[in-house]
This record gives sequence, structure tokens and C-alpha cells, in this order.
Amino acid sequence: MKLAVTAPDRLSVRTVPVPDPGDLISGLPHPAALAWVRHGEGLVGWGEAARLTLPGGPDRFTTATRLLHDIFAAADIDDQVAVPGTGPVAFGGFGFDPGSDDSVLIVPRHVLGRRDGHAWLTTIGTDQAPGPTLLRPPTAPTTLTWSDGALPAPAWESAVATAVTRIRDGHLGKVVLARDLTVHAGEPIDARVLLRRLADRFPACYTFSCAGLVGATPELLIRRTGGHIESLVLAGTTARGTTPTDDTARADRLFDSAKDREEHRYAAEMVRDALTPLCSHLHVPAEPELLTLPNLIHLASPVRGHLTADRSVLDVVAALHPTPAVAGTPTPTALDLIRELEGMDRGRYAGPVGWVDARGDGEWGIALRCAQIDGTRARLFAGCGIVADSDPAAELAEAHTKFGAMRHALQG
Ligand SMILES: C=C(O[C@H]1C=CC=C(C(=O)O)[C@@H]1O)C(=O)O
Repeated sequence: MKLAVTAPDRLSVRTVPVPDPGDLISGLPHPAALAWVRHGEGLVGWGEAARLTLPGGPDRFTTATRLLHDIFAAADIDDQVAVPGTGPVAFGGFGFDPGSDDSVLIVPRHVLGRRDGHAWLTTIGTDQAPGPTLLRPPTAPTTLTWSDGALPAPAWESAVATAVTRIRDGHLGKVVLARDLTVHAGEPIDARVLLRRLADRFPACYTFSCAGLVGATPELLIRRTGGHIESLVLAGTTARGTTPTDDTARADRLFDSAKDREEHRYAAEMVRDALTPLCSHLHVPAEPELLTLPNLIHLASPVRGHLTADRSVLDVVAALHPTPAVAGTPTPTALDLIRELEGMDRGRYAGPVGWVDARGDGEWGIALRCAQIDGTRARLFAGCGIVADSDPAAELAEAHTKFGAMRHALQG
């Protein structure tokens, strides 16, 4: 696949303040939705002023940064709000595997944003629409037919067992193995229905949609606001309990679990090592804390820092991806094992997903708890960190719980 850039020579961009638009997702006018929303704040976009599709390669982030810089530098920008996310922005999703051709960036024609008491509408081009008008009301998917993806459950369990053997033999410390499920619907799946259900159920997650990849991820890879950066490293998981006592017992067991602590440590240490050279100040907590979601509890390390130089958020994404939350340790060995054992192409699942503006500010998550929608078909993904003490049956159960987020979004 070749690099493709669809963009006019010069974008004409105007951002104006608007009254509080309320719920962002219900303003999306048609199914080709772009979204990044958490606790009701964020950005939604529609229409395409520019699109970049990038071939695989470890340089895909720097290529994206350079091309976007050229498009944004040539733009004629009237930004009357001037906060992160105003002016032109690109939504994007990058392929997980450096060899993957799936990376895409879209500069929407319209963006509706809401953050810290500001609300704005950005319009690109001459079509100065006053705001979204619902062109096609969302309809929920019906008659869903589920099937296995690349590996049925027993085959995936034996892939996990093979990974455990390789780890115990000393080839690597950790690998994250994922599996996929396929679902067919009676009519084209509308991303807005999934966004609505995900945002209602997981308000603390980043509900996203970009080029058919729709999900609600709890994992913030990086947020850049001026020189300030934040990340939330997640690894180590348990399902929520069925009673309050069971829930507390599970949370305590997770917090004390040597196996989950090891899984988490690989991820937190790699993020620390990758960010240290970029930062004048970096805080990584010595111990993880618990992040409680409606369906799962994770070990979590909130990381904060200050960049030494003026780098785009995409430069920081390039330094971080793929973290051991989605690949493993050491990274090259883990990537080889993932290619050998998963039997599938992850596409943009577990890759960076988010947005960047012309200042280089932006928010990028790791695309987890998501599905790739393609007309009437969707591919759901879920993965689990495997270390020496992992049990294949327990990992299969964990993947099943992780699939639950998107299953619910599709089934209601
Ligand atoms: C790879 C996934 O989750 C990662 C993020 C948090 C916890 C994880 C775990 O405990 O295995 C995974 O590393 C996924 O949800 O598909």
C-alpha cells in the first residue's frame, strides 16, 4: 500500500465559540462518525477535509506528523477560541504492528468540541454550516450472528500455553495475546449507536470512533497540553465481583497478586524509560493503584511529566508505541511471538487512537475494548497480558469479560 494524501492545497479553517451543545454524540449527523469523548467532554467530527493513509513502517508516526504539519501550516486559520482541540484537528488510528498498512488520519470538515467550560464549532471550507443537523437518525443493529475469529477458544488457550512455555524457557518476560470475534448484522452497523451505549456505560473511558474503529478505552497512551503530558498505564486485570464483598475481595486479590504486579511492572517501567529522555520532570508512582470500571478492575499507574522540547503529541506516541500493555517485553521478541501465535492481523486494535491539533496538542489512547466496523460486519478484539504464572483458562475468561463491553454496545 502506498501513502495517499487527499487534501486541498489550502484549508480554510474557522473556529467560533458556540453555546454549550450538550451531548456531543447525539449531534453526529451521519454514521461516518469521528469521536473522542470522556465524561461528556471532547471532540466529535464529521465530513472529510483531508485524509492521509499511511503505509506500514516504524516511521509512520513521523511521516504523519510531517504531512499534517504541512497541511496545517498552509491552512488559513481563524481560531476565535484557541484552546487544545480548536483550529484544524486530525482524528487518527495507527496500525498496531509496525508492518501494518492500516494507519489513517482524517481532518474533519466539521468539529464540535467541549472542554473546561468552552464549547466551539470548527468548520473547514466554504460550507459554513451553523451546526450539525441530523441527516440520518441512528438505528440499532438487529439480527446479530456471532462467530469465532482467527482462533476458536481452545486454540487460543493453547496459544497462551505456548506463550507461557516460551516465557518460562527465558525467551521473554511478557507477551500480550489477543483474539477476535466476528459478528454479522442484518443491516449496516451505525457507529453512533455503539458510541451512545459505550459512553453511557463507560463515562470514565475514552469513547472513540475513527474510520470504523469504535470502542471505549480506559487506557490513555498520552495527552499533551502545551508542555505538560499525562499517561495512564494499565496492565493487570480482574472481573468485577457479583456482590460488594466479592468485589472487594477481587480488588484486594488483584492488588496483592504477584502475577498481575509483574504484568503491570513491565508496562510502567517501559513508559518511564521511553518518557524519561523527553521530559525535564516525570512522575511515575512507585506502586500502582486500582482503576474500577463497570465490568473490570485494572492495576493503573497515572504518569505526569513536562516535555523538554516542543514536540507534537505524535512524537510522544512514536516513543511509546507499542507498550507492554499491548505487546510485551522485550518488544521485538513479543511482536514476533504475537505474529506467530495469534493467527490474525490486529489492524488498528491495540494501536494508538486519538486526535492532534495544529499546535501539537492532543490525546491518544490505546485502542482497546473496540471493534472494527465494516458495513454489516464487525470484528471485536480482546487481549490479555501473559507472564510466567498465567493460566490459559483464566486468560480466556478475562478476554471474554473484555469482549463484554463491545458485545453490549452491539446488542444493547
Ligand atoms: C490488551 C488489552 O488490555 C490491556 C490493557 C489493560 C489490561 C491488560 C491485562 O491485564 O491483560 C492488557 O494489558 C485488551 O483489553 O484488549
